[in-house]
Amino acid sequence: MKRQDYLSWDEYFMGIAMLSAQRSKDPSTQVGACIANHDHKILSMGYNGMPTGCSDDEMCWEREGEELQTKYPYVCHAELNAILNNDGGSLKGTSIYVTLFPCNECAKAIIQCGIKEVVFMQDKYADTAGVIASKRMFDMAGVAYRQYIPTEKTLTLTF
Ligand SMILES: Nc1nc(=O)n([C@H]2C[C@H](O)[C@@H](COP(=O)(O)O)O2)cc1CO
Ligand SMILES: [Zn+2]
Repeated sequence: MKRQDYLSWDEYFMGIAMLSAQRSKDPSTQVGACIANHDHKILSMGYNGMPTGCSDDEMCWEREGEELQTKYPYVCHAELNAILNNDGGSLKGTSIYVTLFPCNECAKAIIQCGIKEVVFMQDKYADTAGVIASKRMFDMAGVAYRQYIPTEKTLTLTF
């Protein structure tokens, strides 16, 4: 009889997003994203970090203070990185698994590259204008979004 406790597709793709988030240097919020197509093939992944060539050690990771001394104008979001990390092929009709609901800027990129479904884990910024705008655009553009349903399965990775 086959193994019963294997990962479901949702667990697998969200698990990859969660693992990707562990690469983030952001001290407060680590976000991961994984893009998969209808054939259950993973096309790309990403996490929030500074643009290539902008040193993680030299950039600021602050949340508050003078704007140019915070991370916000510089950091590249997990979803945008996943879209940009994709190696050339089309993302039309794919699903993006994200550990945090996309902001309005990433929502625009998600829509424009033809991603059709967003599966998210947390939605801690649901009350912000950015996320409200994201949902408004997803609704208008026909991008479905659903919250990942936790299965309480625990996986221990020993590196
Ligand atoms: N969907 C998202 N994807 C992301 O990659 N991010 C990144 C940008 C920052 O590096 C961090 C949020 O920092 P904070 O404001 O929670 O300290 O997460 C943020 C959001 C929220 O919209
Ligand atoms: Zn974003």
